[in-house]
Amino acid sequence: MRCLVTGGAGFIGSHVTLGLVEAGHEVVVIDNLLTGHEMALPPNVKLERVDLNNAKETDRVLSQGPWDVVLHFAALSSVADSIKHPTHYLRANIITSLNLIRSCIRYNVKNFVFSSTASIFGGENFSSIIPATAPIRPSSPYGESKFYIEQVLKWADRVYNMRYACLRYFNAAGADIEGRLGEDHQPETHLIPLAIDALLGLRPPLKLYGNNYPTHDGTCIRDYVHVTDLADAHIRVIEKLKYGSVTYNLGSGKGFSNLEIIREIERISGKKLPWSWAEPRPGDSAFLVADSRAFQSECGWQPRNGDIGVIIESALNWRKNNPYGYKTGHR
Ligand SMILES: NC(=O)c1ccc[n+]([C@@H]2O[C@H](COP(=O)([O-])OP(=O)(O)OC[C@H]3O[C@@H](n4cnc5c(N)ncnc54)[C@H](O)[C@@H]3O)[C@@H](O)[C@H]2O)c1
Ligand SMILES: O=c1ccn([C@@H]2O[C@H](COP(=O)(O)OP(=O)(O)O[C@H]3O[C@H](CO)[C@H](O)[C@H](O)[C@H]3O)[C@@H](O)[C@H]2O)c(=O)[nH]1
Repeated sequence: MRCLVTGGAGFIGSHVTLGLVEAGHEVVVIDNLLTGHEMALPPNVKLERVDLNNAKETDRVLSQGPWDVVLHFAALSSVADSIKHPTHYLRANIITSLNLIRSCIRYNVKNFVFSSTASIFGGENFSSIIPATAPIRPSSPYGESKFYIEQVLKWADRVYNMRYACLRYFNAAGADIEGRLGEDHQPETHLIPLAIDALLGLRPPLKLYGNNYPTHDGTCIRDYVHVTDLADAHIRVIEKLKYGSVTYNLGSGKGFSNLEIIREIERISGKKLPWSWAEPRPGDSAFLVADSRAFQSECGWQPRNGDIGVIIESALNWRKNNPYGYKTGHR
């Protein structure tokens, strides 16, 4: 297949790009390198350094088709940041996606895979695993922007027959098991990489946001899914698109509280992790755990690295070997 991957230099996009290349597909990446790294791309992947806000440039890349599938990862993706800057976030995620979808329609793309999110569910009203059919109640402008694009894709299918897969990931984490890729966000906002950096003395002690949520230990519960399992999920869902558009929730189905993550990191490393309590972070949902059974049975997906120990160990190994992230080089 010829695949166009937006945000392919980012954390999830780079792992999916590697998976596609290893499966024998040709990949071109669109990325403006806002949070991504050229070093994260395999050597035989062409990078189009384009900002998706630029409709003309986006059109130029799409015109280099035919494309068998477009996978769209590029976005701004911090829940808390989106509450601080709602119009900026809504504008950035919606305009870029609309530019891309319009170009896809213009150049007759028939298969589109979209990175949606658990954040569309809010999470205040759940205490058990969340299926894709659960009520949509975004708790942040970020979640709202993603749900809006899900609706745009529904109309692109109805009017132009562009099939789509909306994959609503829960919390992506971990790193390539062979240590070739990892998570390197500037700034970093995610719990596991920040906790690992605190453990390794690369950052100040971790701040744990909130201890009064309606959960068993008062801290938020999340479902961590290994980034390589997500890569496998994307390759499987492309096959599924032959039969029509789909929307799935994607996670491991197991929830871990923030305190449990700290304990796991301490158990695996055998070291004490320095941390302290801090005020709750605006926009955070108490409970987000996926019911991915529909995806598992319909696409034959089984998380191979789903164990939280494997997720943390792979992230820890990558950071130990790359304390400065991609600055130390790869490609
Ligand atoms: N990380 C998670 O846990 C998680 C969970 C659910 C959904 N998602 C979604 O998955 C996708 C990937 O997330 P990630 O963690 O890999 O993020 P990331 O920040 O690592 O990757 C995003 C990539 O998109 C690029 N990009 C951003 N804006 C762009 C623009 N205007 N034009 C071109 N390129 C642009 C960035 O440079 C970066 O390489 C996002 O859409 C995110 O909302 C992530
Ligand atoms: O320094 C930190 C960082 C995070 N947390 C807590 O750890 C939990 C997880 O936070 P992350 O920032 O790691 O992840 P989020 O759940 O906020 O968001 C992630 O997963 C979502 C889906 O669940 C989104 O799609 C989003 O893009 C992605 O960043 C939250 O309770 C957060 O408050 C801390 O206590 N301290």
